Amino acid sequence: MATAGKNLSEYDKASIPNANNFRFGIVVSEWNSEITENLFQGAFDALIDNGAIKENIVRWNVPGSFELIYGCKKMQQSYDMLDAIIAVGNVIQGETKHFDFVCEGVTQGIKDLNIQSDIPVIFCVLTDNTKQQSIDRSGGKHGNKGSEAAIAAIKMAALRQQAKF
Ligand SMILES: Nc1c(NC[C@H](O)[C@H](O)[C@H](O)CO)[nH]c(=O)[nH]c1=O
Ligand SMILES: CC(=O)[C@@H](O)COP(=O)(O)O
Repeated sequence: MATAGKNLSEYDKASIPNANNFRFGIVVSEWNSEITENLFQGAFDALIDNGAIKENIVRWNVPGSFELIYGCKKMQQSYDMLDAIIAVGNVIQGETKHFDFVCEGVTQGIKDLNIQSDIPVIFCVLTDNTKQQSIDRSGGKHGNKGSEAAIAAIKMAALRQQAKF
């Protein structure tokens, strides 16, 4: 189902583990900050709404979405007690193919981090044709991708915890 058919902010709390024992990292791209700040807030609020403690959430900023790869890698290395990391970015199509290379690079880089490290990295990167599409998915008519990413982070943290035993 496309995003247009659902609200990214809606979730069933009864189906989500309590996050009170989990520690989260959030790496935020500064490119298109009017969008990424809304994505961050959506993620932060959803984590808190599901029991996370604000002192257990650490935030780093990076210049652009391509730097999310390095930022998340260093966060994995610096905070090995984290249960999940959320990579927050917004890439908007411009005049050239740069959009394609940034999106592909970030996608592959974050995929690699999930393979190479035991700390899951959640892909909260909007890759949109227009700014309006980004607005619609960062607290607009389609909800907030940050909320969706937070729920994924909680579920992956719980899966990782269960897998340890
Ligand atoms: N055009 C966008 C970028 N471009 C910048 C790259 O992410 C990167 O910071 C630069 O190439 C230096 O390595 N980044 C976004 O996050 N969003 C864009 O729309
Ligand atoms: C995704 C980008 O890097 C893009 O916004 C840059 O714009 P342009 O392709 O016009 O240089």
